[in-house]
Amino acid sequence: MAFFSHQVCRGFSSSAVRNVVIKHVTIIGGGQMGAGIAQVAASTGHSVTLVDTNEDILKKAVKGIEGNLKRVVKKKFADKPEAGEEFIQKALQNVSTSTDAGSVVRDSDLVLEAIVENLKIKQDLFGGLDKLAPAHTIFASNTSSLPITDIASSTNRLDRFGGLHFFNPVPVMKLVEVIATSATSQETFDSLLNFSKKLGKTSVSCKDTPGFIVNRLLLPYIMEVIRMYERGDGSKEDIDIAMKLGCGYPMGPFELADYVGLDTVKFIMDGWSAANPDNPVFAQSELLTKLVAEGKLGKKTGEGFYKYK
Ligand SMILES: CCCCCCCCCCCCCC(=O)CC(=O)SCCNC(=O)CCNC(=O)[C@H](O)C(C)(C)COP(=O)(O)OP(=O)(O)OC[C@H]1O[C@@H](n2cnc3c(N)ncnc32)[C@H](O)[C@@H]1OP(=O)(O)O
Ligand SMILES: NC(=O)C1=CN([C@@H]2O[C@H](COP(=O)(O)OP(=O)(O)OC[C@H]3O[C@@H](n4cnc5c(N)ncnc54)[C@H](O)[C@@H]3O)[C@@H](O)[C@H]2O)C=CC1
Repeated sequence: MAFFSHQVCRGFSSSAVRNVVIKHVTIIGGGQMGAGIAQVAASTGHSVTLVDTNEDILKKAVKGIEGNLKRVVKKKFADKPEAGEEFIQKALQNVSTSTDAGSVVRDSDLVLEAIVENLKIKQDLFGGLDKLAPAHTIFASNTSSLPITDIASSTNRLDRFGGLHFFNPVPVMKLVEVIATSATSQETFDSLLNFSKKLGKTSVSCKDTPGFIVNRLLLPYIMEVIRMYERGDGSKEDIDIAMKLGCGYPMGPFELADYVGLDTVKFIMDGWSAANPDNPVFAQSELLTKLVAEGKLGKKTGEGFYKYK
């Protein structure tokens, strides 16, 4: 079954290709994923520049990072509060912010994008940065569902472009999917694997296939959940309880959707249904469309399927 049309990419060799040791990272998008990745990268000794469209978002992101570092320290340095405080300060010193990606990528070994799940916006971003970043700089996307090949096609560094797919919440979830397109060089792939290891994550190698590993399996489950609810076969509360207590999942599907963000869930589902218009498994959800149109995007806006204080 074809989920997305994948562009076939021709690799090109570049004199810049080598094994890059990633020290300085530019992370574009200071939302829940970008801020989480910045937190983990900074606390593992990387120098991080976090980029977003305005100062208010960046201030909120840094405040969130500080709060989440405190949660980490509470556990990791339970008996050593001074060492814990030092850990927080060191990590925060490793983070700087900017609203001008073009000016900061010049010093980056890795530019990792975690902006809105929209192919055109991601392509525009990388297409512009490709002209400004040094030759050795690796580009990577944290996309949940878009083909890395299609995002990379806006650049001239197909060999130095891969996927790094983190899981939410980044400081807690141990997995990173490392994605190679048919054009990603072995050196780039190895650099991304090494970087994931330095972050303390376990990585799995993925091909650039729809949904990689986790979301390819998660999405059909989610699609069926929506239809079950829309048919009235179970309340959202009962479905959530059933999946938590029946399968041992930490969150039920509706809680998870609110946590991920309903706008992101909708972007993903739109992509899957557009690529599979005749397959009822991927049909659009009226309920999801309505909630997103009303600005009820989940936990981040205070209301989604559930209300948050
Ligand atoms: C109509 C239905 C539609 C459904 C759609 C569903 C959407 C799916 C589409 C996929 C979209 C794309 C997403 C993607 O690409 C990939 C993903 O990321 S999928 C999501 C993966 N994540 C999960 O599945 C999360 C599952 N949940 C959990 O693991 C836990 O519930 C969670 C850790 C989030 C919270 O745990 P809980 O016990 O409930 O709460 P606590 O607050 O006590 O936290 C526990 C523990 O963890 C620490 N902690 C939590 N958050 C952070 C943080 N941000 N930073 C640091 N530390 C954190 C907290 O301090 C606690 O530590 P203790 O020492 O145990 O006190
Ligand atoms: N939410 C989740 O659970 C997961 C999301 N992802 C992926 O990560 C990416 C980001 O998702 P979230 O962090 O949840 O989204 P979010 O909505 O929390 O954050 C996105 C951020 O990007 C910023 N942004 C948008 N366009 C920009 C641009 N051109 N330049 C700079 N900043 C820009 C926005 O202002 C916002 O702060 C998406 O591709 C998503 O599919 C991947 C794994 C899990």
